[in-house]
Amino acid sequence: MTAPFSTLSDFRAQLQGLPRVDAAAEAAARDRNGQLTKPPGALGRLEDLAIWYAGWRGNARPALERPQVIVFAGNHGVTARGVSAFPAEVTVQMVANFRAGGAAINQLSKAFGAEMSVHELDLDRPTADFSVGPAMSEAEVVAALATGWAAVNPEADLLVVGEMGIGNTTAAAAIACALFGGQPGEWTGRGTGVDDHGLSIKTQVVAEGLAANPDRDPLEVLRCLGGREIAAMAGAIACAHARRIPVILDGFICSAAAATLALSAEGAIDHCVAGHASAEAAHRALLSKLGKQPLLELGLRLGEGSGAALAIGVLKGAIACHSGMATFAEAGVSDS
Ligand SMILES: Cc1cc2ncn([C@H]3O[C@H](COP(=O)(O)O)[C@@H](O)[C@H]3O)c2cc1C
Ligand SMILES: O=C(O)c1cccnc1
Repeated sequence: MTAPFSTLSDFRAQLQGLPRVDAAAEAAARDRNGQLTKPPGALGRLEDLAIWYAGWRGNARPALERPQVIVFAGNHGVTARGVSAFPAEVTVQMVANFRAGGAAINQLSKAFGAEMSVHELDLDRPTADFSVGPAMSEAEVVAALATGWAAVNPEADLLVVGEMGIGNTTAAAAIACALFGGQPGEWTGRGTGVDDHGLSIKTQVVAEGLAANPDRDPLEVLRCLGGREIAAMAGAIACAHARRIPVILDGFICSAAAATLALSAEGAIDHCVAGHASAEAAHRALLSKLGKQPLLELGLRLGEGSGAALAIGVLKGAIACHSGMATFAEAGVSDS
């Protein structure tokens, strides 16, 4: 499906017009939850998850049958500064690995019954080094947003977006710092495993990037400090909202993409839950700025959509209970 925008201001207008949750379906799901054969609240957060999902699907007794996982890949000019423990060629090499079925996200998608696709964004044309000026032109960021938008299968009933882009924890740290303030060092982490020297370079690069790109409008932050795969994730998350497809957010990079939407329009990521808290140092702080509580905490620091894909299992469990359990009346079990 082609994207309904061709400029950043069209995209901004799309964000302003996104639908709200279906309050009637949500209320009906809450009512059903109260009648299921369990002590009230005994399924903990699974109950809230199922009600949230029902509201977004507009169905008080929904099914989750077609989860989609999309991995976006992009290259970053800022890698020339030595911000990653791995060389930039790994991005294209991992794309080949995704296509051959050999990456972690291939296995997790298969394990949780998700259709997975990979979209590479101009890998032979890295974004400009954001420590000296904008990473992308308006045309480039809009093209990446549109790729993300168009990658969403309208028939999917759940979306996970993941990324591959050596250097992108530096871009994500710069985005988070620009959007939420604080010192660059509060937002940088070890990514693929940089040592103390690498971490200090990374923090310095983020500081330079913030100085070189002073506009704090959230979509300008995405253009100036982001990358193509980060913008594509934002485009896909926004498209899912327009189609009432719930989203499970992945790690630090995915959350930074979502943050640019959240600060652009009220309620823009209400259709998202946080799949996990990654081991990247600032991910918890970023999730807390977004008002999201992670479902899992397993020490993952991979990206690719891996933590979110694992959380598909949790969401499937929540929906199976919500939609499949008997009520007290149906089962002839005495209510309290
Ligand atoms: C083999 C390999 C597979 C990966 N899959 C995801 N990432 C993750 O690591 C990168 C971010 O870390 P940094 O900012 O330190 O470069 C991203 O590509 C992310 O998806 C990988 C990294 C590597 C090396
Ligand atoms: O939080 C993440 O998604 C993450 C952390 C480290 C490296 N790649 C991704």
